[in-house]
Amino acid sequence: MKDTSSPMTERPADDAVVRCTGLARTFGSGRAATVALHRVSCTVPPGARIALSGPSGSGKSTLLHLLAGLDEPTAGEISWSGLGGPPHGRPGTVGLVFQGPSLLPDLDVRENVALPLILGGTPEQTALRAAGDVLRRLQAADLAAKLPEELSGGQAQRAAVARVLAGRPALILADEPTGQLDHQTGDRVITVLLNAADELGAALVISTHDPAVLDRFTERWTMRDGTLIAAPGPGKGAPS
Ligand SMILES: Nc1ncnc2c1ncn2[C@@H]1O[C@H](COP(=O)(O)OP(=O)(O)OP(=O)(O)O)[C@@H](O)[C@H]1O
Repeated sequence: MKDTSSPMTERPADDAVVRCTGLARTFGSGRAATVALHRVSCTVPPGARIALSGPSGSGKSTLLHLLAGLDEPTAGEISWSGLGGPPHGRPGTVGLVFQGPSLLPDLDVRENVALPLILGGTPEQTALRAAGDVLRRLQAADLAAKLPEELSGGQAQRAAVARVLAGRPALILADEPTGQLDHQTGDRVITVLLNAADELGAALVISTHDPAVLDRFTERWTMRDGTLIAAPGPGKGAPS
């Protein structure tokens, strides 16, 4: 089968936040097997802004989960050499934003944002202060004392983004973060993500079905039936 990923693999080896080669992921086995990904190779350069689109079931979430180190490929390799992480497993400097609610219901927003830092060994008061700072930077300080059940969808997503930012990731992966939001709220969440990635100097890869979200990204990848193809964005032409 033709490797469709060559436009995204021509960068030098030391210029990648994450690189994957020949990735495959099959769920189940025998006649029940689903090939979610096959022969996907990609490179995410530092500071990249990439939108990943494609039909439902084409493999977007599967790819993001593999790039996040949350799942293991059936074949192929992933390296996070640009993040200085361990050779195996997800480096701590990857931040993930999901589509649905992801906040712990019994913690207020500030505690939710602080939690990954606390779990990573930061003293609680320091982590809570850092969480408050991030919420202020996202103009979400008014949410700090609220419980997740008191938040709108857009507010909950801003809190989820704040939680990711508190960890100061060098790579942010967002799986349809606006999928449950109306257009205007979704647009605001994308602005927050883009500004946050700028502030951190992080690479951002986001999957979306929304053409309005796609329009905000100059580099686009498209998935079809478990393979990845590069598509030119409006500003840059084909990825180099
Ligand atoms: N845990 C799983 N077990 C079995 N099959 C799975 C699993 N996760 C994904 N799949 C299958 O892998 C394929 C790719 O799914 P994936 O969720 O990656 O697609 P997607 O492009 O993200 O879809 P959507 O846009 O609807 O979120 C689909 O056929 C799906 O049913």
